[in-house]
Amino acid sequence: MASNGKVAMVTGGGQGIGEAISKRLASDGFAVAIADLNLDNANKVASAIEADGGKAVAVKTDVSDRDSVFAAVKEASEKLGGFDVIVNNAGLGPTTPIDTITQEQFDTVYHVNVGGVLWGIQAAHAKFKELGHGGKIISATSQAGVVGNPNLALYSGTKFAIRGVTQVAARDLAAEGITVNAYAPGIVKTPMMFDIAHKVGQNAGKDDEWGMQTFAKDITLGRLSEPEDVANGVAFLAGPDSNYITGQTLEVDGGMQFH
Ligand SMILES: NC(=O)C1=CN([C@@H]2O[C@H](COP(=O)(O)OP(=O)(O)OC[C@H]3O[C@@H](n4cnc5c(N)ncnc54)[C@H](O)[C@@H]3O)[C@@H](O)[C@H]2O)C=CC1
Ligand SMILES: CC(=O)C(C)=O
Repeated sequence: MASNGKVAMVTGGGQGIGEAISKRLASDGFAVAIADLNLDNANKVASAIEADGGKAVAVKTDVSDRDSVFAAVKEASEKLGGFDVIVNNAGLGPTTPIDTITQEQFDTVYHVNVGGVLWGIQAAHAKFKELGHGGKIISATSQAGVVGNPNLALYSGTKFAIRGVTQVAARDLAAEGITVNAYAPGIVKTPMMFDIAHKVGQNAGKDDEWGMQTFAKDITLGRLSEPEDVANGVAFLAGPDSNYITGQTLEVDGGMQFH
């Protein structure tokens, strides 16, 4: 893999969509820091990238903790020799019918999903300033952050919030050569989505596959998303072809919003 001289950090890079993004950015020439709460998984992804000829490090990070995110950015830039792109991908997606949401769930999910993006923006901005250049900030929202999804009240709220924070940060940081965008996956075959589908299936007395296909029926392109479909969109947002795009949400959902 030929280096492009740039460094990217992907939160939640240890599995699912984040794993696919980490591997795709590495194949595009980025040195990649895989920042995840699960260090074992992050190490596995980093090792796979290195075995393929790329450059990667695993960094244990809790995105809900501001200090942890700042420490991860510091470690990534020191070990990989720079810092150009952050992908705030880590998120939690519990199924929460509106009347069942607890105080504890609210605190956890907002701290990880919204806090994680906010701390990622702050830490990347501070590092870009220190290094004296701009950069790219990219965050995971969701199809459920564009249109409200049944039984995902808590999750949907956080994903709408991420689009709001993205639009504000794009305006606040533009003068420093920083672009800020989001990506909205649809129904992606990852552990998070199988967990959601399992509950949908159980509630209807059916199996996980039925739950997954229930979500899939609204996909214009007629198939569920692979994590790599989302990684392709993020690669565009991380690369030079998106230099004149900021404050946007790229919907990588097979056409769910206009169905
Ligand atoms: N799977 C799907 O269909 C969709 C997913 N998304 C979003 O894409 C992103 C990735 O989703 P998936 O790959 O499906 O999730 P996943 O649950 O399969 O993987 C999430 C990763 O984030 C890590 N993580 C969780 N909490 C963390 C924390 N506090 N600090 C650091 N790392 C943490 C986990 O260890 C795991 O490696 C999430 O933000 C999710 O909301 C959006 C739309 C659809
Ligand atoms: C997990 C997710 O983002 C959904 C179902 O839209």
